[in-house]
Amino acid sequence: MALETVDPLWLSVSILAVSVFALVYLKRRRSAAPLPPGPPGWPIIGNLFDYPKEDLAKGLFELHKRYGPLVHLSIFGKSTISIGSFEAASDLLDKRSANYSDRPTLVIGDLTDIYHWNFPLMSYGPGWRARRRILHHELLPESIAKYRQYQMHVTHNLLRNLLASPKSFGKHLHQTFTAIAILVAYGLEPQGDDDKYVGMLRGLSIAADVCVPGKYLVESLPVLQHLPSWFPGAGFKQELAYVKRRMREITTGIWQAGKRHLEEGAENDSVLAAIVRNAAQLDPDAAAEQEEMGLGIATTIWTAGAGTTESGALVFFLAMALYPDVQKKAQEELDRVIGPSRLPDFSDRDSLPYINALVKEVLRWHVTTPTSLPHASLKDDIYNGYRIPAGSIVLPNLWAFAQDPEVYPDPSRFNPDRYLKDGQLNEEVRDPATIVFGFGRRICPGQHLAAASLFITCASVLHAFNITPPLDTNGKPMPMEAKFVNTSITSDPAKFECEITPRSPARAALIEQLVD
Ligand code: HEM
Repeated sequence: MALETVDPLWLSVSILAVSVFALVYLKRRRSAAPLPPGPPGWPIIGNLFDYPKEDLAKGLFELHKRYGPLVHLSIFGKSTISIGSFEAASDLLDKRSANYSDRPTLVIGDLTDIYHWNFPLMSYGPGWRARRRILHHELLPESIAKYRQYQMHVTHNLLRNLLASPKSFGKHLHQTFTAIAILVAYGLEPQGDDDKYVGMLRGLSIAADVCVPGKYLVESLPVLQHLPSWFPGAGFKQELAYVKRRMREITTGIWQAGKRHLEEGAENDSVLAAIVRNAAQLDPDAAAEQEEMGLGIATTIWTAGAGTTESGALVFFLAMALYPDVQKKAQEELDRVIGPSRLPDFSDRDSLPYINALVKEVLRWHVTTPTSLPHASLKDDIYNGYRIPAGSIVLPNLWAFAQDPEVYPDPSRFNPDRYLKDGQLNEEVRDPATIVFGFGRRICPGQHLAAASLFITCASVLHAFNITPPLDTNGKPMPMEAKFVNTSITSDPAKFECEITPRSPARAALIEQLVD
């Protein structure tokens, strides 16, 4: 039969029928695939009791030992997929990132408008993309050179503070990374711990308080959000409306302070300055939109960047007190390359392979965000014969990847030498940065800034000071061990003490002579 003699209606119907059949067949085949293995669970609540409460990463890793690289848990019918191997995380979150770059939706997040200043929690879509693009540009390896002046200045303050009151090193580190974040974000320099900008940003912690899982029933029963505020039991709506107002006041207040500072002639290289300069080229509507995004982006630098880097610096102090041999090797390299008469700066970075390896080991030895920020999937997917339902929460176990003995032999030992070959960085060893900063389109945009801050902190502190375990009343070193405290997202060193002493009077004098 010649094609021109075929009835077009018949042809259309046939194509439609074949397509419908193919779709139904594919859908059946997809839903026929089993879910990844996991503990059996109970009716309705599912795996509520199997979900690790204390240490999420280690608890999930125990399940991986029993069930393999993908584990499925269901809680009230919602799927969570835990990923226990680096390869599976890379296959799903990097290679299929168009499907795995969403975040779980928080009803509380919508009610408090948390996303206007916290885009890491935002769903995958145009709003997230626009913010991400701006921040990504400001944090590219070639863009962050402009922040070195801030990092140097703040690190020199840290050295001065350590010299003056070494016992308060925790407080000094907190000030250091808060200051870097506020300078990079707003161009404002915080003046100590009771600084008004620091106080304002701390006010944002009310958001963390309302997001505590289980605090509000509306998170599990979203229909409650439609109750009018006066309805009995709907008092939470007024509470959340207050939080929304307060957060808007804080984020706008500090953004306006940064703008005033700039308008008063304080030219600076902050992200705020870049956004304001760019907005000045746009029409009024587009400029207003740009600034609305800007105030969230700037706040995010502090919320996502200050505590995480501070935690890395605490890990460094802890590791140095526990591993004197590593400290000695690092100091030998610093003495050889920099010499006794000056402090390190960024131009030394490429000449200090051991210090660079040490920073990598700081990031790997203790992972600050052990299960990353949760990703979420957009569509049904099949991986290695298993079905990953649309809307699953997906947790890559960064802690397990960083502790894999096949990749990092004797993983609990702090050993920068694992990254070195013939005195240079060995490209064949997996760089912990490919693990600890997450995956795919959601990968941490601040990773280069964080690594640079840790480099200058570690190099400067080790060039000037010795870090040793605390002494008892008889002046004898006390036993120390590495302990950590976990929240649902982060893991930080538990409070610890150590002795921090200048390596020599001449090194102390180098700090006293600093002029910035
Ligand atoms: C040692 C320090 C840091 C660590 C370990 C760290 C780790 C992470 C991780 C694991 C994620 C989640 C990635 C994913 O979802 O796959 C993340 C996201 C993020 N980080 Fe970092 N981070 C650090 C420092 C910073 C800094 C200094 C900044 C900003 C200046 C920053 C900004 C962000 C932002 C904005 C996101 C959300 C990205 C998105 O959702 O698109 N981080 N970080």
